Amino acid sequence: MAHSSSANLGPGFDVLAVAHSVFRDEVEVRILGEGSLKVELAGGDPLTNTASYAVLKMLENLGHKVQVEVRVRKGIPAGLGLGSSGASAAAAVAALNELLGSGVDRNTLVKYAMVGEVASSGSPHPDNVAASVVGGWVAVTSVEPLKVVSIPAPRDYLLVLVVPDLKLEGKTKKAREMVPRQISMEDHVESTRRLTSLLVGLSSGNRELVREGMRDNLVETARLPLFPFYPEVRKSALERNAVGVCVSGAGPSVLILADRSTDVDGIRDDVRRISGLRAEVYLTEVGEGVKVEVRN
Ligand SMILES: Nc1ncnc2c1ncn2[C@@H]1O[C@H](COP(=O)(O)OP(=O)(O)OP(=O)(O)O)[C@@H](O)[C@H]1O
Ligand SMILES: N[C@@H](CCO)C(=O)O
Repeated sequence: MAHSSSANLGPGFDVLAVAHSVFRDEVEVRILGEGSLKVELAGGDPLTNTASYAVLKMLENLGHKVQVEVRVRKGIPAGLGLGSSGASAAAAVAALNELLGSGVDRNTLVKYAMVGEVASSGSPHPDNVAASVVGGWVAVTSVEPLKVVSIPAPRDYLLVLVVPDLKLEGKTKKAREMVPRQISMEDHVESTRRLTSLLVGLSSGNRELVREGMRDNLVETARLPLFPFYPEVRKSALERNAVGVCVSGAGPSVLILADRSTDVDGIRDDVRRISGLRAEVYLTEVGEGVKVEVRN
């Protein structure tokens, strides 16, 4: 089992993410035989699903000649910025690790899971899978070698997810093509300021620093055509005393960080009134890392 997640958190594109317990995927991996390498996906093409693709690449890397069947039970709506593709990959590699008794560490699990993302968005971004594997708030501080660190944050934060009723095939792939390839030194310094504020704010529980830091004018702004309602949702949430607001991953969902002084009901009311937006609003908590259950 692996939880859903929100990546980027504003200025942390491809680096930061947080798991949330509102949704979960379950992935079952069974060994069917030995002697040659084959991965089957129950009901689908193993090369186009992040779970089975991650399993295949992990088996190739470990040199195991086994036939396995992967079965994915989706609980996380796909294509909405909730880390759905990443959660399946995270759950799949954790299950395989347990099944084979490979004993790989969590950084290596994240490395295998991120490869699974190639099957969904064409690029192995590590942030969503890091949150689904490790749980909580995470930062991917290195890719070669893969290193994930947990970010301490106040435990009383609540997460509000505004999940639009929107379906855009290949959304993350399209969204990644919209990201600027070069930025100015001025933009780099401003983004570094925000990332610093966000990380110091989270780890020290400084609400104002988090609010200041959870902002992005680079990736979110470039992608705005995918979620034109975002500025209005952001404005409403901040007026209702949210701690911070950002696009959840590549969107279109919006992540709102809340605490006891945030008017969550007011946010729900405001979202209902935003023209052109039909969305569900979920109140949830920070999620745990991947869990594996052995069934004989
Ligand atoms: N196990 C899977 N779960 C969900 N989507 C999958 C999976 N395997 C492949 N996909 C493909 O990936 C697409 C969803 O991935 P995408 O990255 O666009 O969104 P997401 O993972 O739901 O959200 P995020 O923006 O947080 O990555 C689906 O449309 C589907 O075609
Ligand atoms: N960092 C990734 C997250 C996708 O959920 C992106 O924004 O493309």
